[in-house]
Amino acid sequence: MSDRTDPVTDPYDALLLLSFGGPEGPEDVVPFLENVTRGRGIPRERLAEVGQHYFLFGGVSPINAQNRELLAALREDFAANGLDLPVYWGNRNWAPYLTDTLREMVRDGRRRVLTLATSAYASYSGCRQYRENLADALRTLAEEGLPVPRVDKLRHYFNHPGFVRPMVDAVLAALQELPEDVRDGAHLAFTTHSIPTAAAESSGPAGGAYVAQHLDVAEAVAEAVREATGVDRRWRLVYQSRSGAPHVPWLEPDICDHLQHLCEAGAPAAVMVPIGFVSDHMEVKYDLDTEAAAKAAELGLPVARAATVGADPRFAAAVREMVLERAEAERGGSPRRCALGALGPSHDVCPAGCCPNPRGPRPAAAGQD
Ligand SMILES: CC1=C(CCC(=O)O)c2cc3nc(cc4[nH]c(cc5[nH]c(cc1n2)c(C)c5CCC(=O)O)c(CCC(=O)O)c4C)C(CCC(=O)O)=C3C
Ligand SMILES: [Fe+2]
Repeated sequence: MSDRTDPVTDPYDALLLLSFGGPEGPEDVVPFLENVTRGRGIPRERLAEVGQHYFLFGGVSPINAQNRELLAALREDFAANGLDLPVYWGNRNWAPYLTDTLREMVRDGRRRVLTLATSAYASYSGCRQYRENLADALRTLAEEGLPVPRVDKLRHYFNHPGFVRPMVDAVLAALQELPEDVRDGAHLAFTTHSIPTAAAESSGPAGGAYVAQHLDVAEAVAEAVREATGVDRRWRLVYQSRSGAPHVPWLEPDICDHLQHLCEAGAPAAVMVPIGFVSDHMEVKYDLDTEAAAKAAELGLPVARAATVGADPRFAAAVREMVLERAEAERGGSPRRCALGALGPSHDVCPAGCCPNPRGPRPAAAGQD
C-alpha cells in the first residue's frame, strides 16, 4: 500500500493512460466490435465492413502496441525527470479493461488518479464517452465494496507544443517522400474522424469546439511548415471513417472526395496529415494508408501520409508538464499552461453539460457533472 505522494505531483498518486482498445487477433474482432457498438444503432453492413478492415491486418489493431510504447515512453520520461508517479493503462473497449485496471490501482493503494485519454479534442466520442466509462468503472468498484478513487482528467492537449511540434516534423518528413517536382505544390489535407454534425455543433462548453480545435491545430501546423520550407501551401481540414446511418449528417468532405477534388482542381500532390489521431489506429492504417492511398493511386495523384505523434518523447514530456501543471493547480497555485494557436489552453475540468451524450444524460466522472 502506498499512502504518500511525491510533493511535485501531490495530490495525485497515479497516472492512468485511458485508451480505446483494439483486437489483438482474428477471434477478438467480433467481440470487440460488439463492445464498441452496443446500443449505438450502427448498421449491420457497416460493422461487417469494419470487421473486414481488421481481418485484412490479421485481426490486430495497431492501437495496443502504440499504447504499450506510449506507456514505456511515459515511464522513461518520468524516471529520467525524477517524477515518482506510477503509470497504469486501461481501455474502454478491450483488454486491459478500464475496470480491471482501476481495481488493480485501488489494490495498490492509489486514491487520487489523473487520467490521460488518448484523444486530444473535445466531442462526445472523444471526451464525455471516456468520462462515462470512468463513471461506470467507478460504480463497479463501489458495488464490489472496494475503495473508490477520485479521478480527474488532463485538459485537452490538441494545441500543446509537445503534440503539435511532432506533427510539424511529420509533415516535413512526408513532404520529403514526395517526388521533388511536386513537393512545393503539395496540398496539406489535415484529416480527423468524422462525427455527426449535431455532435460537432454541441461539442465543448460553448459548442463547435471539435471543428474549431482541429482548425486551430491545422493552422498552427501549416504555419510552422510554411516557416520551415519557405513555401505557402494550400490546406484544408477534411474527415474520414464516417459511420452511422446514411440519413444522419456527418462532417464532410471525406478525404477520398477531397483527393478527387484536388486532382480535378489540378493539384500536383497532397500530404495526408492525421491530426485527429494520437497514434496509428486502424482508421490510419486502413482508411488512409489503404483506402485513401488506393484512391490517390487510381487518380494518379502522388500522396504521402504524415506520421502520428505516437510515443514521441516530446509528447511524453508534454504529458509530464501537464501533470505537474494540473497538480499545482489542484494545490491552489496558478501554473503556466503551454498552448500554441489562437484558442489558448483548454479548461482543466469539463463544465456541466459539455459535449452532451446524444442519447441523453448518463453519469460521467472527472467533470462538473
Ligand atoms: C471522434 C472519434 C474518435 C477519435 C477520438 C478517440 O480516439 O477516441 C474515434 C476513435 C476510435 N474509433 C475506433 C473504432 C471504432 N469507432 C467506431 C464508431 C464511431 N467512432 C466515432 C468517433 C470517434 N472514434 C463515432 C461517432 C462512431 C459511431 C458510433 C458511436 O457513436 O460510438 C466503430 C464502430 C464501427 C464503425 O462504425 O466504424 C469502431 C470499430 C478506434 C479504435 C481503432 C483501432 O482499433 O485502431 C478509435 C481509436
Ligand atoms: Fe471511432
